[in-house]
Amino acid sequence: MQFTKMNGLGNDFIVVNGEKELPANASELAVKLCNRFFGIGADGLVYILPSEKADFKMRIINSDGSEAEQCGNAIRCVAKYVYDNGLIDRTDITIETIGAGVQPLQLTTENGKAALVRVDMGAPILKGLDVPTTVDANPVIGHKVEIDGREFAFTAVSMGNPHAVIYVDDAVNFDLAKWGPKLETHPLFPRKINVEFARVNSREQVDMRVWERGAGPTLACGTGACATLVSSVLNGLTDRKATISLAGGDLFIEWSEEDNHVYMTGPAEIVFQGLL
Ligand SMILES: N[C@@H](CCC[C@H](N)C(=O)O)C(=O)O
Repeated sequence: MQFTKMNGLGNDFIVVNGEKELPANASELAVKLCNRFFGIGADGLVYILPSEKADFKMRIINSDGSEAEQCGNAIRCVAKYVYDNGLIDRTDITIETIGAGVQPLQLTTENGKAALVRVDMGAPILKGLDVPTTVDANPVIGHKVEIDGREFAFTAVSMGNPHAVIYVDDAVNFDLAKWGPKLETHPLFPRKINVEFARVNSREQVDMRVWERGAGPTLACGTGACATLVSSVLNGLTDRKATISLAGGDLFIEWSEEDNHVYMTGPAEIVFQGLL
């Protein structure tokens, strides 16, 4: 099996051009290959597949073997993969996702290769039960939860996959390993949750660190950055366009008033190719 190691701001993936369908053991394979000591090492395994609705279809399997509905960093990597490998010669591409429909992407190129990718991530889902969380409100803003004597207030946003955004004094040094798993698996979230810890520095810039469902702490999360911007607008903390600064770098996010869609712009990189 040929694979390409790619990343979006350090959120890294093993990308496979699966011409037909997922192998039956895709979940086991993801666990094995994503292992950083005994495998290739990655946050997820990504398959590029044919689509009847779009130019390509993407499937993303987290490093724990669970399948996610969508992945903002992986979709930019898929766009770069198909363009740089000549599978498509247009800079406007559509990619079908498992849980967030068909998403249009636009590439800017440098020396014939994809550089920045702008993705129309669609409309955020804000109804609590649809995110899903057990909180029956629309939207769920600043809902309190107490864990081991510490109170957190989360805003729930789905970008196809579920997110809980929590504001903290210092996102950069936040103890992700302590609190991330407890929130990810809390009974408030029936399909588990990606958790973003955010600090708003100005109306145009937010620091964010993420604990991802099925992958733990990652250097960046595209859907998490979109959820953070949407949450920050709902909480009156930022404008509708802001830079979300992650451990791996910056993503530029806009929540359009015109069509209610969230637009994400960021890079994607190929690191190496290999044969398994
Ligand atoms: N890193 C991603 C999200 C990957 C899926 C996530 N762990 C989930 O289970 O929902 C991103 O860049 O959006």
